[in-house]
Amino acid sequence: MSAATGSDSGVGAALTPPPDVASPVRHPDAPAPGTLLGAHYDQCFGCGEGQLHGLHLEARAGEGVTVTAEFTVRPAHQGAPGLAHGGVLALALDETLGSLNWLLRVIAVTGRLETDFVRPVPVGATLHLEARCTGVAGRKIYGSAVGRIGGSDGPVAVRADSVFIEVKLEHFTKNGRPQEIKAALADPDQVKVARAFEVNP
Ligand SMILES: CCCCC/C=C\C/C=C\C/C=C\C/C=C\CCCC(=O)SCCNC(=O)CCNC(=O)[C@H](O)C(C)(C)COP(=O)(O)OP(=O)(O)OC[C@H]1O[C@@H](n2cnc3c(N)ncnc32)[C@H](O)[C@@H]1OP(=O)(O)O
Repeated sequence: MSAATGSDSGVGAALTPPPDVASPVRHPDAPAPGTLLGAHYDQCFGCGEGQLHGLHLEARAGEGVTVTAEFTVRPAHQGAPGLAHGGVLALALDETLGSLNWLLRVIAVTGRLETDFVRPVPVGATLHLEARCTGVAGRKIYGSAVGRIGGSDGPVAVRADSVFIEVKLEHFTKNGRPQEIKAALADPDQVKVARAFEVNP
């Protein structure tokens, strides 16, 4: 058992899909290409409207199992003077990759995220992100994402590979702080999101 992780689960697992990986399948009820996906949780630091300094990332469904997203770097997101913090950029990639859940109609959490920081991203710049699911193996969902600056065909500033792990709704209800879980379950909009994933809270 690793002291750093508390578990050996998945540690050292490659980000490259195994040979028996299946092609991702777009769920028949997935939002149509071009549809704005909206926040999965109002208090999410990546996409929630309720987080003052959050990224307010807006993701749209693409073709197949792909999404596009935009995020404009604000002064609250700095790591060095006038530049976005790397952790914030990793979050933008993570959130975009997580939005693939909407197209698969599966609830999954990030297990592993490997990020390349290719170019500095200044405050005021808009990061144009694109994520695609590259395969599914059991509960493991593989993905890749890039973020470009200066437009959706601009130079790559960041990129990432990820493995998300499918979980049940209980992952949140059992592990989350009770007061937020209670509030989420009492919020009809949140219940609607959970229903979209065909789970019954
Ligand atoms: C009321 C609340 C409502 C909530 C909302 C409802 C619906 C909305 C849901 C989704 C919304 C849509 C979009 C979401 C957008 C963005 C999301 C942001 C994503 C995040 O920001 S999320 C936070 C960070 N994230 C975590 O907080 C995870 C902490 N962690 C754990 O909770 C466990 O660690 C877990 C569950 C990951 C695994 O635990 P486990 O016991 O279930 O899994 P187990 O060990 O059985 O492994 C099964 C197979 O996965 C492989 N595997 C396991 N771990 C791996 C790893 N790390 N890397 C590579 N592979 C790994 C194994 O190797 C094995 O593979 P194999 O099958 O081949 O053996």
